Order: sequence, then C-alpha cells, then structure tokens
Amino acid sequence: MTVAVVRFGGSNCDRDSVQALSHLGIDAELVWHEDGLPEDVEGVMLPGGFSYGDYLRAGAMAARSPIMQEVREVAAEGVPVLGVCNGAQIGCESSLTPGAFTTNRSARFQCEHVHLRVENADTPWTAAYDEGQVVEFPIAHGEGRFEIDDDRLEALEANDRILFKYCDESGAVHDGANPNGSKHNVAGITGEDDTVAVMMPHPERVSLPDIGAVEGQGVLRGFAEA
Ligand SMILES: NC(=O)CC[C@H](N)C(=O)O
Repeated sequence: MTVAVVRFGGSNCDRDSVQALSHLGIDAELVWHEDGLPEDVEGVMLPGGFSYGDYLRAGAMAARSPIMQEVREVAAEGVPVLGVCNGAQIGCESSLTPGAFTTNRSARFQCEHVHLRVENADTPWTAAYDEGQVVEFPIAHGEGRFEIDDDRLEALEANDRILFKYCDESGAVHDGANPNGSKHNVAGITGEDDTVAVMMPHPERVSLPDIGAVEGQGVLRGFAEA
C-alpha cells in the first residue's frame, strides 16, 4: 500500500501526514503535483496547508493542477482518496466531493480543538469508531464553513455520506458547538463512493503517541481498509 501525499506550492501538512501514515505502517511518499501520480499508486492524500496562498478561494488554484484529473481518474477506479483541511477544500473545488468550504462565520482563522460526532461508522475512514462516538480533533482554518444547497445536503444526509459533525462534549449537535458555521454542523463527507472523503479537522495531528493523542489514527487507517 503506497499512499501519495500530494504537495502543492503552499502545502504545509504534507510531512506530518507522511509521518502519521508511516507510523501506522502505511507506506507514504511525498509527490510534487507537477510530477503526477506514481503509476502504482494505491492511495492519495491531499494534505492541509495554504496552497497558492488561498488566493481566489482556498483550494481553487490547486484544484486546477493537472494532477487533480489523475486523482479523479484513480478515485473512479476505487483508489482511496482523503483530503484534509486544505486538501478538503481542494477536494470540493475539484468536484471529488460536493459543496464548498467557505469563510468561517467568525471571518477569522480558527485554531482550536473541537468535538466531532461519528455519523456513519460504516466507511473505511470511520470503521475504527462507533456510530455516535465523540472524538476530539484539532481544526486550523479560515475557510472551513461547509456550504451546499439544501437538496444536495438532504441527499448527503439520506445517503449516509456525512462522516463527522461538530458537536459538544456530550455528542449533541447544535449551533453552539459549530466552530465555523458549517451547514448542519458538517465537518467531513464522502464522495459518491465512500473510498473518497474530505474533512476539515486534522486526524494526522492526533495520530502520534508522542503528541499525546491518537484518536485520528482511525481515519488514516482508512487507507488500509478501503
Ligand atoms: N490547515 C489548513 O489546511 C489551512 C486551511 C486553509 N488554508 C484555511 O485557512 O482555510
């Protein structure tokens, strides 16, 4: 299993992602976007950061790199793809997943720990958790407010494509536990196939014992599950 961690100008969670995946025994390598995907790629991670300085909209420019066409092609063949934070923004901007991540309700960059409720534990990315389980992950973004039209949001809900929702410590989902104003408190979703996923919180930042928290490992293990 070799996961390509795709690096764009301005990516900054690329090395952390490789380290977190390697710690789990998942072979991961950095791939510069201009070099294209390795032929034998078995997984793709789009890491966090500020690709192209978040100009235009976060993720909009990276989504137009030719490598994203390759990512769409391998995703359609069933290769697992995970976008985290800026990678989630790139995922939506390149139509791997629906909707968009827009400027936080606060209009500020927010860096804090949040609680997430596992909405669907029947996906490769959430199989390590129980449905309804509350986990604590960090967020660090200025444009994390998930937006989508009502019909498509209903379809995401109806088809169990929501992975995580922002919640309070007890697991209750409400506006007071919504750090960025995301619609329906959505923090992460799947693509049409659940082998593709994007999420704003950072599992790779809570995946190393040295950091003192390993709750994110379950998400990264999705590469081995998918
Ligand atoms: N940590 C990140 O990936 C940052 C995400 C993004 N560039 C934002 O601020 O919205």
